Amino acid sequence: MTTSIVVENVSKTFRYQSHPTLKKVLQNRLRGDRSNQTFKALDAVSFEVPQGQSIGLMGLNGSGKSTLLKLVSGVMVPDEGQVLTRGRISGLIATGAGFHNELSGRENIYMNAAMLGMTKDETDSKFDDIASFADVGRFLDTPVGNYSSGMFARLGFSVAVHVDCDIFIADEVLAVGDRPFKRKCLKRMKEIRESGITMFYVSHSAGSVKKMCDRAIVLDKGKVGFDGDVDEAIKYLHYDGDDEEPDGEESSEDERDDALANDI
Ligand SMILES: Nc1ncnc2c1ncn2[C@@H]1O[C@H](COP(=O)(O)OP(=O)(O)OP(=O)(O)O)[C@@H](O)[C@H]1O
Repeated sequence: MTTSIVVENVSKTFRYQSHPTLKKVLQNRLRGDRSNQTFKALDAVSFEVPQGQSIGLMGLNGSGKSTLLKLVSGVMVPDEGQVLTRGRISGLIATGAGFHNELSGRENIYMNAAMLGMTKDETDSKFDDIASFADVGRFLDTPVGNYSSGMFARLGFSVAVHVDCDIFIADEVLAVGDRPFKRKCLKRMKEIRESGITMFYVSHSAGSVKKMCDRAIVLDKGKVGFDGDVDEAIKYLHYDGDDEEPDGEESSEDERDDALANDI
């Protein structure tokens, strides 16, 4: 089977964006202590994904999911290790990333599509489908700076799902948009999955990961805590050794998303 993604011993370190007092900075320098200025958002992460597999990426807030997706999509480079991908990548990583507020929805569709590797002819032929999926109505020809956050998300997602790609990345698509739009997104992602495209799907909704994915990777403070069966991953997240399960409790919003995924 062809390998689609290789993530090999990848680490990413960030600097705390704090504003310490001059006294604190001098104290740290005198002690030669730089450890509290940086932290590893990803720490020696390794895995491989065969073409066509659908991976659910799970983990608590701040565990490194979005950072990992940025490395896979090439938006960011790792400090250590390497990420190899095969083919064209599309998806929604940061809602509205690359949109220009002063340009209309129509102009941004062309701009965004070009950024995702589509030619003008390709975009021309898919334009009606993209506009109809986004369903922003008469706002298509108004500047996106005046869009609501949901409308922004619709436009970005709509372009992303119409790109012919080999790897599709979806970060928290259920976090934006209203229920009819979420339903439409899940349906479209199911089609993408069934068409043999490799999918990386981040969600806090266990039900939707169950529905959409063949395998789950759980990040735990920047490390791979679990990699394997989706049900086992959900158990890992819910029962991490404590008797209580504060981390695993799903919000009612996540539960509604689970129910929505089950309808698709
Ligand atoms: N550009 C950056 N500069 C500094 N710190 C960053 C940067 N990007 C992410 N981080 C930090 O890295 C850690 C991992 O963030 P990331 O967004 O990858 O987590 P996540 O698992 O996607 O979280 P969530 O579920 O809340 O979306 C967090 O502590 C975050 O504050």
